[in-house]
Amino acid sequence: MTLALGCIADDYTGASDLANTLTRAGLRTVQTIGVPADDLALPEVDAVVVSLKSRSIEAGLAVSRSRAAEAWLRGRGAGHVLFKICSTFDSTDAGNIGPVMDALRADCGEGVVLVTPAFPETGRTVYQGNLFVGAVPLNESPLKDHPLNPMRDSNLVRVLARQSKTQIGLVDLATVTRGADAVRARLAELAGKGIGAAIIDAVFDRDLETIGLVAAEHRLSVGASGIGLGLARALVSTGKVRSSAAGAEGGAAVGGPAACLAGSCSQATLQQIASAERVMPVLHLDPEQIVAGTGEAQRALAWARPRLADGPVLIASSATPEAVAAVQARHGRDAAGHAIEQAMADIAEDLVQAGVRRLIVAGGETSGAVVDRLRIPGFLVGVEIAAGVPVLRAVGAQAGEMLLALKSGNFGGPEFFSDALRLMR
Ligand SMILES: Nc1ncnc2c1ncn2[C@@H]1O[C@H](COP(=O)(O)OP(=O)(O)O)[C@@H](O)[C@H]1O
Ligand SMILES: O=C(O)[C@@H](O)C(=O)COP(=O)(O)O
Repeated sequence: MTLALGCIADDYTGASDLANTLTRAGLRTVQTIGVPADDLALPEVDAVVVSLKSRSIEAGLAVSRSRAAEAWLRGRGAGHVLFKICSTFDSTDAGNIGPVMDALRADCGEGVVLVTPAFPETGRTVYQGNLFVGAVPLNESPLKDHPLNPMRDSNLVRVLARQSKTQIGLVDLATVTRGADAVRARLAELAGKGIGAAIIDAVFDRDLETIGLVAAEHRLSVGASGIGLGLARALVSTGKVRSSAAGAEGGAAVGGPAACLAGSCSQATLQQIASAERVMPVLHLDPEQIVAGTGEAQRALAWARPRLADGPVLIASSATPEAVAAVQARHGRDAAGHAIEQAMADIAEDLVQAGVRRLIVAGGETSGAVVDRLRIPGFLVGVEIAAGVPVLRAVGAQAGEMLLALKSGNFGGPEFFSDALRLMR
């Protein structure tokens, strides 16, 4: 297998979002959980997305795991590696976007790394280095209240400069609009000033196509699904990859009971849970009981088991920003988040033992904890449920045939859970 594109994603939902984008753009793509073991049977593919759970861990660990993934991808022929980050640039001043980018840049000898979280299909655009989420700047969007990485500065040149050892430049929209040669000239100018990375503006997919053409000539880029789209289209248009039909693997039904788990506290997920209350039984977990370790996961399973035969159920820890802040004030941000993620993993494990083979998980960190616990080594990409969220078919799972959907907190329409269940048969 010689890869046309290697990708390292800093969380599992982000990885499935990118794998979905690459697949729809014609690249045969597989999503692996961590660096694949030698005995994992992978199909012949154009791109591999190695999923890490490295967004919110200590920066040194994120760097070492990303480096190992990069070495594996380069070893399979990947000339270009995309480090997939969140389209809302989820990170803190400690990292992990800057430290990982710096390390990968040093490893591959890149000059100026192109960086953009733009993903216009989901309303993420970048102008003059400022990230917009829909109509508002990042720092006015619901991301300002994210439980783990509240985003309070929309100027990404500033945000990345606080995390990186290199100077950060800007390639503005006027330059991108003039085309690939103008971008190349701007990068040469930045390189001449000793700048090692540049936020590049993008508002429309055509901007990302220009960016993809230039990025594909480099060894490394950093961004969300939008730059993935640009790279994939560049690989196809330059004849490096022959376009394949998308998502054939979504086909065969697995049947069996279905369940949904929500650990995301994003506005979109809260709305989706409210809609689900009208069509399926919903259990709201008590975070205090989880943190206290008083058997909340067992209580959830006792609630779910007798209901599974009648149709899907939803179990949620999700809460409003005020309620999340109160739990965090009492127990600490990381301790609360970790305890709730592990409770979700306990519940997922028990649900699968109870026969669940179709599982929808809302939240990136939550999905990471669940997929790790289920020991699923990889996924094939099926049909698209909503922008950035495909049906995933587990490869090599201990439980056998399984369909999953890993939903980024902010993605999907109000009826997401019903939409997903309709496509996961
Ligand atoms: N009620 C709650 N109180 C505090 N933290 C919570 C609560 N419910 C979930 N969390 C934590 O919030 C974080 C949500 O992150 P994540 O799953 O990545 O969602 P998103 O995709 O929206 O970022 C997780 O660490 C989760 O355990
Ligand atoms: O790029 C995106 O927005 C997503 O792919 C993603 O990474 C979202 O992360 P979570 O909201 O933590 O799932």
